[in-house]
Amino acid sequence: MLEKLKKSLVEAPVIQKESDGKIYNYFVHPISDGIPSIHADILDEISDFIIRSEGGLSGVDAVLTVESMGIPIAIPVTMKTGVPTCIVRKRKYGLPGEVELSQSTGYSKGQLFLNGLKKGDRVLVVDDVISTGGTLLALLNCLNRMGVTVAGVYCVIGRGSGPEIILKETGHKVTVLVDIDVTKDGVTIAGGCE
Ligand SMILES: O=P(O)(O)OC[C@H]1O[C@H](OP(=O)(O)OP(=O)(O)O)[C@H](O)[C@@H]1O
Ligand SMILES: Nc1ncnc2[nH]cnc12
Repeated sequence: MLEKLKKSLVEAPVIQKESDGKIYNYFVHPISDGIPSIHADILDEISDFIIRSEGGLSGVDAVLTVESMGIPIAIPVTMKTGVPTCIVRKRKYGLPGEVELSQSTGYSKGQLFLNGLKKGDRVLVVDDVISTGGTLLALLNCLNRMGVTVAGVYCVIGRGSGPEIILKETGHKVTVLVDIDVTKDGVTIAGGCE
C-alpha cells in the first residue's frame, strides 16, 4: 500500500534550514514542496486512500487544507467526491467572518486566515506534512472555537511528535499515511498506514 509514495520519499534530498538558532533537517519532496514535480499516480494513490478510509466523505461539507502544499492533496479528493475544498490562506482578506490564527512550524512562524466556514459545518482536514503539529494545532483549536465539526484529520507524511501532541491537546487522531525519519543524510520509512 502507498508504495509509490514510500519509494519517492526515500529518494528525497535533505537540506538544512535555520530557525531561532536551531538547525532543521528539511526533506524536499514532490508532495511537501512540488519539487522536482508532482506526478498524477502519487496523487491518485493518496486521494484513493483518504476517500476509502473516510467512507466516500458522506456528510462532509468541505475538505479543509492549508496553503500551499495542502492544496494538491485536497483537490483530487474534491475531484473524486464532489466535496468542495476550502483553503486556509496566508493572506488577509478582511471579509466578514474571517478568522485569523497564528501558525508555528519547526522553521517558520506566521498568520493564517480562514474564510468560508460557519458553525455547524463538518470538515475533513488534510495536509501534506505534520512535523511539530503547530499548524494543525492552531487550526483545530480555531475550528473548535468556531463550532465546526472535524470528521477526520489526514497528513500524508509524518515526521516527529506532532500527532501525539494533537491527540493530547485536541483529542483528534491524525491519520499519517507514511511516517518518516529525517536526518542530514536522508529519509527513511518509519511506519504508517497498511
Ligand atoms: O507540523 P508543522 O511543524 O506545523 O509543519 C507542517 C506544516 O508545514 C508545512 O507548511 P508550510 O507552512 O511550510 O507551508 P507550505 O505548505 O507552503 O510549504 C506543511 O504544509 C504543514 O502545513
Ligand atoms: N518539506 C518539509 N520537510 C521537512 N519538514 C517539514 N515540515 C513541514 N514541511 C516539511
